[in-house]
Formats: sequence, structure tokens, C-alpha cells
Amino acid sequence: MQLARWSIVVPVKTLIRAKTRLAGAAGPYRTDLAVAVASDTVAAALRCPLVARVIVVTADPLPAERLAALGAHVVTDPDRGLNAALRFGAAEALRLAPDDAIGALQADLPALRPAELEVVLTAAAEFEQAFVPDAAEVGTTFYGVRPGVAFRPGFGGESRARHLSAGAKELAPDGIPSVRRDVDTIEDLREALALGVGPATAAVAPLIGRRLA
Ligand SMILES: Nc1nc2c(ncn2[C@@H]2O[C@H](COP(=O)(O)OP(=O)(O)OP(=O)(O)O)[C@@H](O)[C@H]2O)c(=O)[nH]1
Ligand SMILES: C=C(OP(=O)(O)O)C(=O)O
Repeated sequence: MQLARWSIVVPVKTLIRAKTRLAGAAGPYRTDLAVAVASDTVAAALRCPLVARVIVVTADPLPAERLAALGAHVVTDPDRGLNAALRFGAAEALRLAPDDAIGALQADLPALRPAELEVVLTAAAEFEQAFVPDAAEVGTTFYGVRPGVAFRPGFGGESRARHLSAGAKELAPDGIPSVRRDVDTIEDLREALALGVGPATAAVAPLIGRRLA
């Protein structure tokens, strides 16, 4: 059987509004951290063999340039909120590759391992809609649909419950901690560092090391 290929849509908030829950801890490095975390997420997704392309949706020129340099296809966020940004990216995915599956992946997974994403994408291809709950089991880090299925992301706040009630299959097998470890707080960042983060986040972390200790 031919394994499904995926277009992965990654939303990246305008930096001035990004990672506000880390503002106290990261201080002047908050935006560097936001770009670093998104860079490691995108680079890892691009290394996953089932990922045909990563489509970044952002209105901010700085992450747009950095993430394009890594190989992402960048489109400009219509700035109508997170799920609208994801739907916009999915429309671009459909235009580029109508026969590929489409997934949304949060941009704050700095420990992401390509092999763990591959486990998720292989499992998700078995269902019309599927999602991965975040480590806290409140939010969502991945939502995806098979080719030909309407893409209806329900991110934001308690999105695990929203995706469940929309009938999406929850995927939370053992062995995918890097896909579930989103980083919203300093404690999350500590846990991501313990899993092992990508090079961009590893370079910024020492700058906020005093606050991490
Ligand atoms: N393109 C785009 N991405 C968004 C938008 N809102 C949130 N995101 C992205 O969605 C993911 C989850 O975002 P949030 O948790 O709401 O925001 P955050 O910047 O990570 O953190 P906080 O400011 O602390 O809430 C991150 O990958 C953000 O970059 C939006 O309006 N447009
Ligand atoms: C937007 C979400 O994430 P966060 O926890 O980063 O706010 C979500 O989980 O749906």
C-alpha cells in the first residue's frame, strides 16, 4: 500500500503578539525564542519522510524569511485568527497537491522528532480526521485529514475536547512525546529541553538560562 504523503500547515503568530506566557521568563529573548522554536519545528517536519511540504502561514516578515530559508512554503496570514490561518494554509495545500493529506501542526514543538511525526502521520492516514492532544491533554498539537476530507481545525483553548466532539480520532500512543510537548510556559520549555530540542532552540535557551535554572 502506498503511504499517504502530507502537506503540513504550520501557523506562526506575528512576533509582537507571540509567546506572551513566556514574556516574564524570556524577557528580551521572547521573540528570538518564538522564532527558534518555530524553526526547529519546521526543520524537523521537513525531515519526516511522509511530509511532502510544510506551508507556513504568517503575517510577520521575520519568521517568514527564516522559515522559507529552511525550505518552507510561506503564505501570508489573512490575520483573522488561528483557525482561519490554518484553513488558508490548507487551501494553499489543496492548490499545490490536491491528492495529499493535510495536517496542521503547532509551531511550538522544539523537540519534534521526524520519526515520531512519521508515527503520527501513518496512524492519522487511517482516519478521516485525527488529532494529537498536547502533553497537558487540554489542547492539540496536530490535526489532520485524509485527502478529500473537509479540513475543519478547532484549535484554541480546550481544543482536545473540541476535536473529540467533532468526531476526530484521538491519537496518543506511547512513544510520541516530542509531538505532544508544546511550549507555552517556562516549565514546558524545561521539559522540551529534557527531551532534547533542535539547534535553534538550543542556541537561545542559554540566553534565558538564568531564568530556566
Ligand atoms: N498564523 C497565525 N498563527 C497563530 C495565530 N494565533 C496563534 N498562532 C499560532 O498557533 C500556535 C498556538 O498559539 P497560541 O498558544 O495561541 O500563542 P503563542 O504565541 O504560542 O503563545 P501565547 O502568546 O502565550 O498564547 C502557535 O504556533 C502560534 O504561532 C494567528 O492568528 N495566526
Ligand atoms: C491553540 C492551542 O494551543 P496552546 O496551548 O498553544 O494555546 C491549542 O492547543 O488548541
